[in-house]
This record gives sequence, C-alpha cells and structure tokens, in this order.
Amino acid sequence: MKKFKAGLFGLGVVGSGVYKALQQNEKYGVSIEKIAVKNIEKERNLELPNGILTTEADEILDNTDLDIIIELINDPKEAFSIVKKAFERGKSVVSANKKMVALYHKEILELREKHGVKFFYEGAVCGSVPILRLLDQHYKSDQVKSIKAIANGTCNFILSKMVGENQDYATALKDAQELGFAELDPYSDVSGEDTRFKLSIMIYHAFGVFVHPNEIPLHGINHLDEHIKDFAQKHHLKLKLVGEAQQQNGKITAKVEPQLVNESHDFYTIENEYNGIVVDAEFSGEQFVKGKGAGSFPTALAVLSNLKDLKYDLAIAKSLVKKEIEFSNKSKREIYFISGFENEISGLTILDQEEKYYIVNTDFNRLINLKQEHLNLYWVKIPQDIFNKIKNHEVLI
Ligand SMILES: NC(=O)C1=CN([C@@H]2O[C@H](COP(=O)(O)OP(=O)(O)OC[C@H]3O[C@@H](n4cnc5c(N)ncnc54)[C@H](OP(=O)(O)O)[C@@H]3O)[C@@H](O)[C@H]2O)C=CC1
Ligand SMILES: N[C@@H](CC=O)C(=O)O
Repeated sequence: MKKFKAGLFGLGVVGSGVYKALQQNEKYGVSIEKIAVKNIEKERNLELPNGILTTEADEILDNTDLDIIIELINDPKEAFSIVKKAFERGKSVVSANKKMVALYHKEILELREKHGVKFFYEGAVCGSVPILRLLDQHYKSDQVKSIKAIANGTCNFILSKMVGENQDYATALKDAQELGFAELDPYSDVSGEDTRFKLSIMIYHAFGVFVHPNEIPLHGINHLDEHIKDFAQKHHLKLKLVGEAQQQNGKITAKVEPQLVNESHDFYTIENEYNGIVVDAEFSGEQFVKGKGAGSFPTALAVLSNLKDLKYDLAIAKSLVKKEIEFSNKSKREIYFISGFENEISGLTILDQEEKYYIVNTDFNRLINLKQEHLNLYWVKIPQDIFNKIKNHEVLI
C-alpha cells in the first residue's frame, strides 16, 4: 500500500508523541516529511533528520507532494488559519486542537464540505478515549439522551491529588504541567473552559447541534478551598469536574461544574489524568467508557487512529448534520455545597450549615449571579442520593 506523506505542525507534547510513534512503527504507513515549529532553535529530546524543521507554514502547505496535514500546535487562531489554507490547497487534516474545533466548528465543517477534503479530530476530546468515533458510528443508530463526562485530565489529576493524597492545589497543578497534561495557559483547564470546548464538540456529535462553548454555563476548580476538600474526605466522597448535556423535550441543556461522587458512581474510580464518559441512550441505556485523557502517547494514539481513518477513507466525523433543536441555558434547582463567602448570604434555602459553608437548594444561574458579589464563592453539586445518605449519617465516619 502507498505510504502517505504528511506535514506536521507542532512538535510539543502531542506532536513529538506522533512523530516518535510513526518513526518507530512502519505499520502506520505514514512518513513525516516536514515539521513546522515556532522556535527552530529550541533544544529537543528527539533525533531529527537535518532540515526537517521549518518555521514557514507555507513550506508545508504549498508542498504538493504531501498528502496529509497533522495540526498539533497550541495556538487556536493560528491553527484555524493553517487548517483553512490546507483545505484550500485540497489537503485533508487531522487535529487535536479542541479550542480551535469548538470555536470554529460549524465553519470548519462547512469549509471541509466546500473543498471536498477530510477533517478528523478524535484527539481533541478526551485524549485516547474514542468518544467521537462512538458517537458517530455506534450511537448513530440510537438516540442519545445525555452525556456526562470527566473530560479534562489536568483537573482530574489535581482533584485526585488534593482529595486522595492531601496535596495542595499549586503543587498538583505544577505536576500536571510537568507531565504535559495542562494547556499552555492552564487557566483554560482549571477554569473549566477546556471541558466546555470538549462538551460543545461532543454535543454536536451526540445531538447534531452546534452550541458555541460560551453559551454553556461553567464553574471550574480554580476557587477550590479547604472546606470542600475536608467535606469530601470526611464523607468518603470524590470531587470531579463534570461536563454534562441532556436533551429533553426538544431542548438541549448543558453545564460544566464540580460534583461530588460516591463509590457507587462510575466516576469514582477515575483518577489522575484519566477521563470517563457516561452516555445514556434510548435503546442502549447507560454505557461508560474510560481512558487516558491527556499526555503524549495517549493523545498521539487518537491522532494515529485518525490517520488510519484517512487512509482507509472511513466515515467518522464525515457528515454535517443539520438539526433544529434549541439550546437552553436554563438550570434547575439542585443541592449544592457552597463556601468561600466572607459575609452571610441571605435568601437561600439552606439545608445544612457550618460556620464556613452551607448546603443549599438552589440553581446554577443563581450561584453565577451570587458570584458577582462574592468573588471567591465556590460551589460543588451534591447529588440527591449522596445528600440523603449524609443526612441519614449513612456515610459519615
Ligand atoms: N497535551 C495533551 O495532553 C493534549 C493536548 N491536546 C491539544 O493538542 C495541541 C498540542 O498540544 P501540546 O502538544 O500539549 O502543546 P505543546 O505546547 O507541548 O506544543 C505546541 C507545539 O506547537 C508549536 N507551535 C506553536 N505555534 C506554532 C506556529 N504558529 N507554527 C508552528 N508551530 C507552532 C510549538 O513550537 P516550539 O516547540 O518551537 O515551541 C510546539 O512544538 C493543543 O491544541 C492541545 O490543546 C489535545 C489533547 C491532549
Ligand atoms: N489540557 C488537557 C489536555 C487534553 O485535552 C487536559 O488536561 O485534559
């Protein structure tokens, strides 16, 4: 079979994983001919042929010998410009850039149709977990009702280290950065934005609707305080950043927020950089997938599997679905642990109270409003069953 020739953009955590895997294994049938980087002088822990690096994007984009572009840079605007130019030159692209895909999703898929090329991005969502492939192929014959996902390895790593191993936030974040899990600006991870990008992409593949990430309400883990950690440890609970979306009565609702889970929940065993997704669908009911959501080789694997899709002309992410389902950012009343307030907060239905925190019955939008006055306000959803157990002293030590 013909060996494909590829041009690679980006030789960082993911790019170098892809390069090494392709170098070490002939079975992929793809050779990297040229690599664009930002800083050609940078020291790299890789053996590279002379002259393979460039800082000129057009050296790759204008090279008619190259069949495929692999886009793995850390700048979404620049990445979009590369993808557009590649499409205009008739080249198909594989990318792992969730921010770029989420921000320009509809436009990219329309351009892809216009230019008759292919565009795959499995690595953009949950690293090595083939969730887009599942949603596109398996769930095409079913009707997805909801998706719940731990979709950010950095946050899950931090929360695992803090609650499970008593590490402090700053050390856990630094370790996640050193391990290559975090984004260039880790605010994107800890604020919940990265999860929101991935959720918006999954919403399209699950429900066929483009929802701009900014429309999805979010609350990250960047204001986490000791009280929630103590509370979780005291009740043998784990803390997870969860992105969720559901379809009900022709409307999609979605949000990203931290939640407490107990040992009966699928997410309880997801630790460190692992991600997990529970898909609930009409015929299949609930299914749960779990795998490494960040890191060099796990993400490279998703890119490599898309290179295979290109070679064999598979249908993943091929269709541009058009559905008239509305998105609504309305939120319903749920039970929340809240802390991080200086003065008493009035007007809330308080279910339990200690000096430094409340357990309240309220809705996400009300909390977002309260945060404007109480800047350090932090909240975590407590599912009803967990609250009942706590109330009945069932899980108290
Ligand atoms: N790290 C992870 O676990 C995962 C990352 N991703 C996504 O994959 C992409 C790459 O991430 P990651 O490898 O971690 O990022 P890194 O920061 O490790 O590497 C980024 C690479 O992009 C290069 N680069 C930046 N700007 C340009 C440009 N304008 N032209 C050419 N090259 C450029 C950099 O060059 P130089 O080396 O010279 O600085 C560097 O090699 C991002 O979109 C990220 O969100 C997705 C899933 C998991
Ligand atoms: N920063 C991201 C990398 C993978 O998408 C994460 O931590 O999940």
